[in-house]
Amino acid sequence: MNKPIVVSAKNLGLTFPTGDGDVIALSDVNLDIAKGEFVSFIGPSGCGKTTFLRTIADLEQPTSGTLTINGLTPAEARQNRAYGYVFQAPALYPWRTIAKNIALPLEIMGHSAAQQSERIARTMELVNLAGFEQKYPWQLSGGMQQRASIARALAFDADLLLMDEPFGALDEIVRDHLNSELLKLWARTQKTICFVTHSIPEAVYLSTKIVVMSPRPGRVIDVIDSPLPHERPLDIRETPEFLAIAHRVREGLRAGHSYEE
Ligand SMILES: Nc1ncnc2c1ncn2[C@@H]1O[C@H](COP(=O)(O)OP(=O)(O)OP(=O)(O)O)[C@@H](O)[C@H]1O
Repeated sequence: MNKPIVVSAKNLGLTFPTGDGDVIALSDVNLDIAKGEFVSFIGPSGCGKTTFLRTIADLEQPTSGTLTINGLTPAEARQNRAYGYVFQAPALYPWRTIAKNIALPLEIMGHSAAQQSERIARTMELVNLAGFEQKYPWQLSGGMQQRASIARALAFDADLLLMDEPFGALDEIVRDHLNSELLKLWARTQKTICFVTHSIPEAVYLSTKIVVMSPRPGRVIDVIDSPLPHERPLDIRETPEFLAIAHRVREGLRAGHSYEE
């Protein structure tokens, strides 16, 4: 049975008019993301990865083509709270405890205090931060702060999670740990995840589908459906199957790279 399509881009284009002329951030992007997939977007700086996520989130408007989320326009999906968004930096309010940070969007949406506590407890548990509810962000490590940001994005319990390089600023050991935690969380929650990264091993380790992009204009140059099993111990990264996918991603990035600069 085919899984329903959550995100569908057809001939999607987005051009930013600037003082120096038009910047084509996305050009002719065609992509379907099915329910429950873990999709990574990889490519050099400026290839439109963030713009694509922001367009899904209705923070940017396409200039051509169509984009739907669960069959709805991005604006309708936004009203339906169809997704949670995790930014590059943790973006937690320093004057609020972790629990209060997670509660903020729920407060704004008018959830009752009881609903808020229940969601806070559940999401803190999901990201392995139970017990840290009353701490302030500065009392937590960078990795824990990023987990708290993920908890906040999960609090709405949306089926779609948009993650823009959430672990880019963390050291490799912490990142490895959070990668395997994220896979477990994905398996437990069955969410659809769109994940932006610059790291080939991270993209291959996490994804069921890898979207390789190239800049100027931002285009999709390869879409790789991963043959790796869903259960992935960290040492899967040393297997020939893993290295073969990493090789294909690297080749795609090399082919799309411009050496003009
Ligand atoms: N608001 C804007 N106005 C003008 N140009 C923009 C705007 N936002 C993004 N761009 C340009 O669009 C292109 C794509 O940017 P985007 O941030 O999506 O790239 P990216 O692949 O996410 O890069 P990075 O890996 O550095 O985050 C870049 O050339 C960028 O300079």
